Parts: sequence; C-alpha cells; structure tokens
Amino acid sequence: MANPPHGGILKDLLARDLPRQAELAAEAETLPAWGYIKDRHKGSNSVYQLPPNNYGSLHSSHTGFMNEADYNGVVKENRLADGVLFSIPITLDVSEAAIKELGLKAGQRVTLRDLRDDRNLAILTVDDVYKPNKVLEAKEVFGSDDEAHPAVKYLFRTAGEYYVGGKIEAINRLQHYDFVDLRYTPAELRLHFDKLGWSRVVAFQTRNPMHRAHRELTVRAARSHHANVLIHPVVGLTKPGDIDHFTRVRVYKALLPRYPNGMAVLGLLPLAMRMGGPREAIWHAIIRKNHGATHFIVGRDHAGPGKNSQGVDFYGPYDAQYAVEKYRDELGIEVVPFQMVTYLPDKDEYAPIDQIPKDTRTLNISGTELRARLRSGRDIPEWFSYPEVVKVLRESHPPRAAQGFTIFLTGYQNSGKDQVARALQVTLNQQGGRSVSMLLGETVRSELSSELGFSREDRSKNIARIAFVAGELTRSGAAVIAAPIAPFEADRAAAKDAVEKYGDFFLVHVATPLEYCEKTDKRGIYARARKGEIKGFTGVDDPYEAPAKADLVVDCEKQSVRSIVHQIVLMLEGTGLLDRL
Ligand SMILES: Nc1ncnc2c1ncn2[C@@H]1O[C@H](COP(=O)(O)OS(=O)(=O)O)[C@@H](OP(=O)(O)O)[C@H]1O
Repeated sequence: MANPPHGGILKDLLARDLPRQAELAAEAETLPAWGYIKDRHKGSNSVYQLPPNNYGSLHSSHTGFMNEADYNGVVKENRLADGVLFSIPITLDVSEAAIKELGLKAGQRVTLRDLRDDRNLAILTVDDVYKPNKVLEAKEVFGSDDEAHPAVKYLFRTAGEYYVGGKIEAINRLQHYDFVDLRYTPAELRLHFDKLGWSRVVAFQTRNPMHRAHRELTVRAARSHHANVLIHPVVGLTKPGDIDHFTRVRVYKALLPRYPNGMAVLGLLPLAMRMGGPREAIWHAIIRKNHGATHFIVGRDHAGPGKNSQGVDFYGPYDAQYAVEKYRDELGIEVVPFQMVTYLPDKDEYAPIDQIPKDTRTLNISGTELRARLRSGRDIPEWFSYPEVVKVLRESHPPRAAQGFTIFLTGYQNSGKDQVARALQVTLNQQGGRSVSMLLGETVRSELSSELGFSREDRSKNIARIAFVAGELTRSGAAVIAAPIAPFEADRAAAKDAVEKYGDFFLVHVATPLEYCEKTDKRGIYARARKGEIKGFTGVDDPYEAPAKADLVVDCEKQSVRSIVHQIVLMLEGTGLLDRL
C-alpha cells in the first residue's frame, strides 16, 4: 500500500463521469473565459497547479485555488484554514481589468481556457476575490522581499494585483506533447507502485542532470530504507539558467538502466518551482507523499535560489532539512537527508562525505565546472558521469567551435560599419564551419521593417526585430553580423539580452567621427539631411548615444577595414569560437 495522501483522501478534480463531463463542457462554452495559459503564465504560480494537471501538489481537501482564509493561514503559519500543514500559496493571480472584464465575484463560474489550443480546461467557481499583501507574502514565504529571488521578482513584477480563490471542476487534462509516457498523475503513480508491488518508495527531487554521485546516493538511500527509488524530476519552471528539461529527461532515461533492474522508476513532475528553500521543501515532501512515496530525499540547499542582491545566500544550506524535520510528524513522509557522496580516486569508489577519513583524496566536478567543460568541449571523466549521459549532454551543448554568435556593429550612417560587416562575412565564410548571416541596416529596413520610420519607437522596434532574428540564428549555430545604426543604448542592451540567451553577443562600436562620415558621404545623404529633406537623421537632428561599454571600438578614419576585421577575428579567436572542431 502506498503512503496515504496529505489530509487523507486523494482528490481527483477531473470529472470522470461522462455525462457530468459533457454537462461541464457544455456549460464552459457559455461562461466568461479566462485565458489561463499564455506564455506569461508559463512561469506563474498557477499554471502548473491547475488540477488535474498537478492536483498532487494540493492538500487533498483542497479543491482549487486558495481563498483568502487559506492563503493567509499558509502565508503566516504554514497552515490552511482547517489547520492542515501547507507551506506554499497556490493562487490564481488576476489584474483589476480581468476582474472587471470577467465580472469576477463570489459565486461566479468562469471557464479556465488553455490559450495555446483554445481548449477549456476547467470551471472555476469563485469563492472570493482578494488583494494579497505581496510584501508580507514574499517575506513570510520566501524569507525576503529582495527581487534577486526569482519568485519574489515574479510576485512583484508579473503577478496580478488580486487573487481569485475558488473550487475547480476540471474537464480536460492539460495537453503535453513531450515525454507523455513518463508523466503520471499522483493516482497513476500510486497505481503503478501497486502494480510493481512497491510499498516503500524513496523519492528523489531534482532539477539538474544526474551523474554517478546521484545514482550512488539514491541507491544508498534505497538500501538503508529497504525501499525502491522514484526519480521525480521537476519539468516545469525551474531556476533561471538551468539545463532545459528536454535534455535532462533524456539524461535521466540514459541513466535509468544503470540502476539494478527493477529498482527505480522515472516519473516527471510538471511543477513550477519557486526556489523557496525551506517552505518549498515542505511542499515538495507533501507532493511526493501524494504521489505515493514513503520517503523523500531533501537536499543540501534544497530548492535554493542562490544569492541575494547583497551577495549572501538566501537560505542556509540546511534550512530546508530543519524545516521538514520540524514538521516530520505531520508530514507523514519520512525525510531522508541528502547524504553527499564524493569520489575517492585511490579506491575508485564513491563514499559519503561524512564517512571518509581525514586527508583522503577526493575528486568532484561542480555544476559550474561541468557547464564550462561542456561549453569548451573538454573531457568529462568516466568517474564523474556515464558516457551515455555525457553523450546526451554534449548533443545539447555543442563545443565553442559549433556555437552560434552575433557581432553587432553600431555607428553612424556611412561610418564604414557596412564595409566592415561585408568584409567580416567574407572572412568568416573563408574560415568555414558555420553559416554566416548578414543583417545590414538597409536589408532589414527593406525586408523586415519596411513599414517602420525613424521615430524613437520605430527604431526600437527595428532593433528588437534584428535582435529576435539574430537570437534565433545564433541559437541554431550561425555566425550573425548585424549592422544597424542602433543609436540608443537601451535598444542595444535589450538586443544583447535577447541574443545572449542563445550565444555570445559582441558589441562593436564603429566610432568613426561624424564629420568624417559626412565628408566621405558620396551618396549625399547627409547633405539632404542638412537641407531638411530627411528629417530626424542620426547625427544631424537626431541623437546617437555612444556605447558606454563596447567589446571593441574601431574607427574607419584611422584604421583600414582589413585591420578592423582582423581585430574582430582576434576577439572571436580569444573566446574559442573559431577553434577547429
Ligand atoms: N532619419 C533617419 N535616420 C537615420 N537613418 C535614416 C533616416 N532616414 C533614412 N535613413 C536610412 O536608413 C538606414 C539606417 O537604418 P537603420 O535601420 O540602421 O537605423 S536604426 O538603427 O533603426 O536607427 C540608412 O540607410 P543606408 O544609408 O542605405 O545604410 C539611412 O540612410
């Protein structure tokens, strides 16, 4: 028998009775619809919480989004209004405009719709609409109102000003298209354990790739508790900068055969993590209990968001373990502290860090070091990970020589940036290894931005479009050379942010003086601008903000195009991007 769920009964909010489901589906068509899942909501508190997608995260007597009484209890005392332990607010945030538009008030029924495919997911019966004290929520739940904490930032910047509490009647499951066979609802997982005859299950939560050490520590936990292992990674929102879940799930699948046959099961948890340390650890334990686990491994710095804006860790390394320990009787799932294991090269084995004699030689590779090795293509030794795991990671992390990048040239019209761009394109084509894409100001203006003018706003849009295309090309491994005037610092900074999600971005300021640009302008464009035939021309009657911090500053009055291209090539070479594969 699996562990009883939190609160006693596992509520399944999906209407399974077909006539009832048909009734709800018909009613949903007649109700005001709340576009529940948009991109903005992907990271929100609510999206992954919607029953039946993830009702396992809820208290079993809890049938929807928290009303004010439950919310206040959870925020202030870790308890729902009925006194049951619960540590994270499960809330549906809305704007004032949405409240008006949908007429949200107590008793109102609203359809929750997935905007990605326009499917109605559920009907919410509004219990109440209330304005949360967000600062209090941040301080109590996350221990801080510092926006360096991703959940605090979301709460303050993105979440609507109001919360809607209410009961949910679900009509459809949220559609997933990836790893469908590995997604289990709590009831399905319980059934699966039952089928396998498992009665003691130790769950392992992770948002990172797993290597030998993780296999070792989970097997040790299983051995010491006579249990089987549930590898239960989060595949919803995790910490910014984490390795994407597609790669991670392929890693877990590659790792699974390394467990003794029949010892471990892999199930995916579609949860939006808050990185809430101690509060999150309690919640994670409840979720695993609802999924039928009897034991739960709580890590060192479990669900830790890293450092605050003062450079200090938000939580102590063992805060999460203390928190679950404090509530151990109520939690009803046995918490297994994460036993750090480390590699002993002289014995060629892993051992718990607290059990090795002083002065024993140990080896470890940190997450940061691993990412650096993946980026540079350096060796990842077999004592650290399995070759099949490394292979998966390498497929998603091509070495520098195969990564895309963007060279963004900015400067006055006729500064020489276009000549530099063309010469660089030829040079990179000669080098080979990547496709080279050019986004010259004039090409973009005719192909992408033909309806835009030169107002501040239009210029921003133009640069944003260039950045979008550059980002997409960079992501797919191309070398991108963009050369708009891009006169505004804020637009260039936004372009950098957009591209850097996918690869390196180099800002090259072609700082040829305006007088020189004007003097050598054979097309007479500056002359026309001086005469007032072109209005708002950069450098004439419109500003150019010189970059405060460029990766390279060059000047076509003083330097030849050839020498500038050489400087750029040296810069790229210095970062490994021009290495041979
Ligand atoms: N008002 C005004 N200000 C600046 N430039 C102007 C303006 N009007 C037209 N042009 C011509 O548009 C080309 C530069 O566009 P960009 O896309 O690079 O400008 S921006 O980055 O959006 O500011 C560039 O074209 P080319 O000369 O063919 O390169 C400019 O001559």
